[in-house]
Amino acid sequence: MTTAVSAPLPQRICCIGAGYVGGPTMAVIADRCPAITVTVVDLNAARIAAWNDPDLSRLPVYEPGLDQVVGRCRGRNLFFSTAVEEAIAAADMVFLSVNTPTKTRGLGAGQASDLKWVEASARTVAKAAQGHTIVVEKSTLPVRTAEAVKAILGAGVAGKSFSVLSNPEFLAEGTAIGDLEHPDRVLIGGDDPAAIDVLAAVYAHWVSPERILRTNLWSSELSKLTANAFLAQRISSINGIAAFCEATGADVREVARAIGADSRIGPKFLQAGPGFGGSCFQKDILNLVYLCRHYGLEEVAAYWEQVVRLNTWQQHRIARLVVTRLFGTVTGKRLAILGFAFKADTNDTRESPAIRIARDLLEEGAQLMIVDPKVSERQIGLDLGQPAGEGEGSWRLVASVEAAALGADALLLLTEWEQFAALDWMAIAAVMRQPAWLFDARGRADEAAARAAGLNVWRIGQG
Ligand SMILES: NC(=O)c1ccc[n+]([C@@H]2O[C@H](COP(=O)([O-])OP(=O)(O)OC[C@H]3O[C@@H](n4cnc5c(N)ncnc54)[C@H](O)[C@@H]3O)[C@@H](O)[C@H]2O)c1
Ligand SMILES: O=c1ccn([C@@H]2O[C@H](COP(=O)(O)OP(=O)(O)O[C@H]3O[C@H](CO)[C@@H](O)[C@H](O)[C@H]3O)[C@@H](O)[C@H]2O)c(=O)[nH]1
Repeated sequence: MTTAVSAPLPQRICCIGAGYVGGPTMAVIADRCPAITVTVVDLNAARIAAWNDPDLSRLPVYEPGLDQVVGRCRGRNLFFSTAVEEAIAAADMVFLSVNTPTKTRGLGAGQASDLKWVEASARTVAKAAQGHTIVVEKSTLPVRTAEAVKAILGAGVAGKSFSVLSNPEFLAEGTAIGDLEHPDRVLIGGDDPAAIDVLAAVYAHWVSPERILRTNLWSSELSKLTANAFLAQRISSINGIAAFCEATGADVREVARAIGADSRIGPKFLQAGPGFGGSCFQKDILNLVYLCRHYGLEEVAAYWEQVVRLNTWQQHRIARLVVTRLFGTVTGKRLAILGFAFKADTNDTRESPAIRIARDLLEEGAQLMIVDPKVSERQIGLDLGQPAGEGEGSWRLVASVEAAALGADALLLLTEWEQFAALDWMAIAAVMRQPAWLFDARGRADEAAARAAGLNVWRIGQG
């Protein structure tokens, strides 16, 4: 399955989709392969303008280290453009890195992936490409999507030819640059060995050959869904055990340490929390569930579906227990929300557990004072379905934890931003309304200091 590489490099790469994956992935390819000209294209002109912003702190994606990589390559061999067809025509390799969210209507609504952006971009490639083009699926796709991509490309004009590869991306947000520069593995699926060699030669600039895995197309597509399903399953497993710990007097941190020491289980991805968020886990598992049902595998579908159900339950559970501890009502009460991004070190809020928890508390009439170092007020308004405001059932974005705590009955730690780990609990407790609570859904706060400052503390998974 591994590969040694000596194939020619592509000269020009075009990536369709300048999002969280397309932008950082292409920046790292351009950085590591100065001989290749990489153009990232998108229909979203505002996003492309932000990628071209001379002020590198204003790139549309926040990732530690990304500004430096873009700073080194942009204008040299890395370009961002809205001229989609022009960039495709010039390229000998085209990556499809467009969004593949869950369908919201029609057949498979709520579970199947919406492939309209993949289809549209494949059609544009069919129209604009010249000569022979290697088309690389970078988006996460249902197994056997390459069949559809090939059919669309195959219907093009004579004189053009295509090879289709699957090359799913495993980066996690917040650590994208490190993940891209030092990947556990690069996966390339395909049935054209020469095309696989060309793509492998790109990665071979910085990834050792034994980490470049070759499979058939369908194994590659399915490995991506499976990896995410396994990772998310670990989180739902530990979150379920966290609730059990709370009921029985055990402590999930101790349980996680004890089971993680077993080398067959391993210590990673055992951090109990408010449930997994992010644009991928839920969407990819639901897609797996949909496909299993499509192939008549009801028991397999139900098994994976439970991972998502438990995750949703965990988010509602946390909102419910906040209300219960605050004497059964939060109507008109101020609650400080520490963190809105789905994890630390990203400005991404897609499927963030903070959204469901905040919505539940707004429904109960709470006044939420939200603090997050990277998420904008506009984005929170979109996520919560209402603009910032005052009074019962309202929210505001504030600049500091101290400002959020002013007059609040409770703080909810929902994102594990580094700055929330070392707060001045004496100063915070002094401005809160007593009796005051810290609900630490990430298990990251200095619990002893918070208690010493007079706060009641609830920590995830602590019995
Ligand atoms: N976000 C992650 O951490 C991550 C990690 C691994 C894999 N993935 C997968 O990668 C894919 C992209 O994810 P993302 O987070 O970068 O999405 P995104 O929404 O941030 O970016 C997708 C971009 O594609 C553009 N686009 C859509 N159709 C287009 C078209 N026809 N022509 C030109 N541009 C078009 C959109 O305008 C958008 O800017 C998804 O399939 C996702 O599941 C995401
Ligand atoms: O022990 C853990 C680990 C993670 N999380 C949460 O799980 C979610 C996802 O975290 P993470 O996987 O680190 O970030 P993503 O950017 O969503 O990355 C996942 O999804 C990507 C998109 O498919 C894949 O490429 C990555 O390999 C996969 O880790 C976040 O809400 C985390 O807070 C926990 O609650 N406990």
